[in-house]
Formats: sequence, C-alpha cells, structure tokens
Amino acid sequence: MKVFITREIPAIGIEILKKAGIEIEQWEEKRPLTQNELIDFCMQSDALLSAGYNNIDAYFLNKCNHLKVVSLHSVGFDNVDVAEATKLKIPVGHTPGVLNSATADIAFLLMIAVSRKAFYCYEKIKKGAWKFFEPTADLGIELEGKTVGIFGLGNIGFEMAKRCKGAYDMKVIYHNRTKNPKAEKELNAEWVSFDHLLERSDVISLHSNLSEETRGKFDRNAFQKMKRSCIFINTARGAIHNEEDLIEALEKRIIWGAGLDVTNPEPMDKNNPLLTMPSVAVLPHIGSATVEARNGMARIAAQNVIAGLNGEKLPFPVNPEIYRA
Ligand SMILES: NC(=O)C1=CN([C@@H]2O[C@H](COP(=O)(O)OP(=O)(O)OC[C@H]3O[C@@H](n4cnc5c(N)ncnc54)[C@H](O)[C@@H]3O)[C@@H](O)[C@H]2O)C=CC1
Ligand SMILES: O=C(O)C(=O)CO
Repeated sequence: MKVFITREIPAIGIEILKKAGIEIEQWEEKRPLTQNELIDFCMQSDALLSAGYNNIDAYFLNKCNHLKVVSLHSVGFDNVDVAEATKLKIPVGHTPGVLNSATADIAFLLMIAVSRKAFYCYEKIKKGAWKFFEPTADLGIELEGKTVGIFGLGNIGFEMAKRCKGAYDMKVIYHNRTKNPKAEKELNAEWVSFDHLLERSDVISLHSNLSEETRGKFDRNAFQKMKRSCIFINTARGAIHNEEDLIEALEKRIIWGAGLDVTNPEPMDKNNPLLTMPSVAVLPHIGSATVEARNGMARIAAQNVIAGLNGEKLPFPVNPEIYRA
C-alpha cells in the first residue's frame, strides 16, 4: 500500500506510516503541486495525505476514485468537495482537537496586538520613526470587561472565549448553528442572533468553517452593523470576510481594527493596504504552527491514512455517513 504526501510533515507522521509498513512518496519541491501533478502522483498511490490545501474537487475525486482515503493535515476541509467524496464512498479524514489551543492563542494574540496597535508600533521603531514619548499618539483601547462575540463556537471558538473570559473577564456572546451548553455553563456564554452579535460585540472573532453559508458573510452590510470601536479577528478562513469591504470599513473608520491570520488569497500581496494600517495586524496563517499542534496533526493524519488503507472507519472522519447502511 502506498500513500502520496503533498508536503513535508512532522517526522512523527512518517514514523507511524513506516511502522505500519506503508510505502511513502512525498512531494519534495517548495512550490505547490498543480492539480495535474497531484492526479499523476495519486494514480500511483492508494491514499492521499494532503498537507497543503490542495484542490480536492469533484474533477480530482472522479479521476482518483480508486483512493481508499483522503487524509487532510488540517481540521478545515473547505478545499475538499466532501459531498462528491461521499458519493464516491471515499473517506475523508481531518485533524480536530489537537490545534485548539495553538489557534486560539493566535486569535487572542491578534486581539491584543490590534487593541494596542502593536504591529504598527513595531514597524515604526524599525523605520526610525520613534522620536520621543507622545502622550496622545498610538492610543489603543482596553479589553477588560468588554464583550467578545464568537462566530462559530466549536472547538477553537471555545478556547478563544475561555481566554477572553479568563484574562479580561469579557462577556461572551456567540452565534453558532446550535447552542453550546458547555460554553453556556462554564463561561456564562449567551447565544445571540447574527445581527445581535454584530451590534453588541466589542471584539468579533471568527471560528466557523468556510462553507457556502459562511463565504463572504462578513461584508459591507455586516461591518456597518458593528460598533465603530469594534475589533474584527479572523483566524478561520480568509474567504469568510470580504477583503474589499473590510478595507473600506477600516479606511472609513466604520470599525476600529482588524487582526487576520487568514486572508484571501494566501499569501497576501505585500502591497496590500491592510499592511500599513495602524490598527491592523496580519499573520501568515500560523494558527496551528506550534510543535505540539503540528505533531498532533501529523499523528492523526497518519492514523487516518492507516485506517483508510485497512478499510476501517477513520478515527477522525469528515464524512462518517459513508459508514452507515
Ligand atoms: N488559522 C489557522 O491556522 C487555523 C484555522 N482553522 C479554521 O478554524 C475552523 C474551525 O475549527 P474548529 O473549531 O476545529 O471547528 P469546529 O467544527 O469545532 O467549530 C466550527 C463551528 O462553526 C459553526 N458553524 C459552521 N457554520 C456556521 C454558520 N453558518 N453559522 C454559525 N455557526 C457555524 C459550527 O456549528 C461549529 O460549532 C476550521 O474549519 C478552519 O477553517 C483551524 C485550525 C487552524
Ligand atoms: O487546520 C487547519 O484548518 C488550518 O488552517 C491549519 O492548521
């Protein structure tokens, strides 16, 4: 049995696969594979371990419908046509849980960085523009006792809410498809409608999946409903907000600031106007970039491959319905 891996992953994942006697072929180049290259490699393999947001669409899946498993080295699965995989009975695996703390830390870091214009002030020093102490310059806003609105209160959203509550005694409100009893009990979190989330939050932090329902949901209309002092944080997926509308909202001071770990497209162009705005902080999609999280992801991704190749239920399937009936 052979697995094709689309980018270097932590050694623990390779060790687990080797121990299970699985042959490994890995993409060695730094550039991302084209879809045709991906198809060519997968034609020679029984499983795919996708570690670089490859486009796993209906075309790919139908070409490679012999695959016994598509294992993602990520929790997000918006790069996969899951409905088509399910139709073709190809199990898709992902890596939930192990990256909750790492990703919530980045959301929390961005929130504080934006509230105090930290990235902008750092750039100021590097440019030699720090001349003297100015009592009215670079003023931020404080977070203590403010309201954080979580959009998508699942695993990572819960960890972000916990940090906000614990560090700043923030009031937690959230908008999610379903209510989250654990967050309501432990964090006194309150479910609110989408409009109330926009209107009441001092900080809005996105933690939902990217889907056709959430694509572009944070647009001009949404920004206009937010407080003028609102800080907008996105560590979920860049396509959940409309970038043009976000730039406009910041330029016209409709909202106060924004912190992004994810952009659309990625990488962000170095001349993007967001990169020079005082109350904006941008990071290059490093939410899960800790040793602990990445090792956990590699381990789970390898375990999903092994289960798929053995014809067993994946430990962490995205489409568990293929095992029913
Ligand atoms: N920046 C980074 O490096 C990382 C980004 N992510 C992103 O974070 C997302 C969330 O990850 P988890 O918390 O593990 O997933 P999760 O499945 O535990 O939580 C997602 C939550 O969003 C909710 N949701 C989905 N669509 C919604 C809608 N239309 N309206 C309201 N709520 C909705 C779901 O009900 C669920 O509670 C991933 O899908 C991924 O895109 C994940 C890890 C790292
Ligand atoms: O897991 C994900 O979905 C990421 O974005 C990176 O870990």
